[in-house]
Amino acid sequence: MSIEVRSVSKQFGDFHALDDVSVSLPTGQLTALLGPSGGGKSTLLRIIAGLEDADAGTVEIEGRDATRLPAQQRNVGFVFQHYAAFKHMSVAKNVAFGLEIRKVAKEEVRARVDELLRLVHLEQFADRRPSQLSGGQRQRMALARALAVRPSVLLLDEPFGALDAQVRKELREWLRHLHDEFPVTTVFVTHDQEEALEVADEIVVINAGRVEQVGSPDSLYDAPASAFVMSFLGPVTTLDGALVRPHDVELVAPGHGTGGRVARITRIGFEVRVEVRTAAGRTDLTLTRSAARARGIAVGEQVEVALVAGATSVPAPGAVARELLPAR
Ligand SMILES: Nc1ncnc2c1ncn2[C@@H]1O[C@H](COP(=O)(O)OP(=O)(O)OP(=O)(O)O)[C@@H](O)[C@H]1O
Repeated sequence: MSIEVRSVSKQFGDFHALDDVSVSLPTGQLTALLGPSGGGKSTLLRIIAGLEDADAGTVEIEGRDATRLPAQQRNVGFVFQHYAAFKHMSVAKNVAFGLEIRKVAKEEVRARVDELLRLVHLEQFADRRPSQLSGGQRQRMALARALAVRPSVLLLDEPFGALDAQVRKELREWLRHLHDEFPVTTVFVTHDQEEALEVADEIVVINAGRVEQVGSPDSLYDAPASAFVMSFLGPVTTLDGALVRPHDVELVAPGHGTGGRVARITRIGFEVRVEVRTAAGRTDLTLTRSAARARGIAVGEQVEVALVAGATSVPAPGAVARELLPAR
C-alpha cells in the first residue's frame, strides 16, 4: 500500500470535519475522493499532504509513518484548483523551479523539463508566460511542475474545478491517459460524480466527515451501499418503496407492474423523461426518443411501470417510516 490513512479525525472548533476515517490507497492507483461540498474531502487531502495536522490517527506514505513529517519531507506533489504560477517566469522555468531549488544539474533539468512538457502537450509553449496560456493549459503546466520532482504521491484538489465543462471533459480524459502512461499514485478530490466514474480506478465516497463506501466505479454503480451513494452517483427515483434509477424503470403490459397516470413528459436531447403518478407517489422513467415515438405515450394515459431485470435498487429513505403509518 502506498498511502494508509488510519482512524484519522479532525475537528475545527466543535465541528467534526473528519470522523474516524480509514482508507488504503495502493501504489500506482488513481483514486477519487468524491462527495458533496463540505464533506471533508479537501481536509483529508491536506492531512495526507501534511498541510494540516490530524487530531487523531496516522498517515503512512510508502511504508513510512508520515503523521509528524512536515509537508516538504513527504515527497508529495500538490495541485490546487487555482494554481499560483510564477507570473514573471516562462512555462519551462515554472516547471523547472522545483528542480532548480534542489540544485539538480542544468543538463538534467533541461532534459526533464522537455520530457514533462511533451507529456502534458505543452512543448510548443515552453517560452510563453503563464498569462499567455488558457486555463486548461495552465492546469497542465501545474501538473508538470508537480511531477517534475518525481513525487511518490500526487494530490490534486479539484484540479479542473475552475474550468468550463468542455475543457474539464478534455482534461479528465487527458489525466486518465497521463496516468496510464505515468502511473504515479494519485488522489484527486472532486464533487463531480461523472468525473470520478470516468477517471478513477477506485472511488472513496465521503460525506459528513465519514467514508460512505470505497470501491471501483463499477462496483459503486452496481452495488451502492446506501441511498446516499446511489443518489450521489446519478439521477434516482422511487418505485414501490425502493430507490431506483429512471433508466431501470420500464413501461409494461397491463397486469405486470404498478399502475399510474402519466403526469408529464419532457424531451431533452435523445432522452424522454416520463413522470408517472402512482398511488405510492411519483416514479420517473427515461426512454430513448425513438422508443417513446415507437410506443406513443401521452400525458394523462394510464400505464403500468416495473423494474427491468437486473436493476439496482436500495431501500428508499423514509420508505419504512411511510409504510408504518396507518393507511388512510
Ligand atoms: N481551517 C478551517 N477552519 C474551520 N473550518 C474548516 C476549516 N477547513 C475546513 N473547515 C470546515 O470543514 C468542513 C470540511 O471542509 P472540506 O474543505 O474538507 O470539505 P470538502 O469536502 O473538500 O468540500 P468542498 O468540495 O466544498 O471543498 C467544512 O464544513 C469546512 O467549512
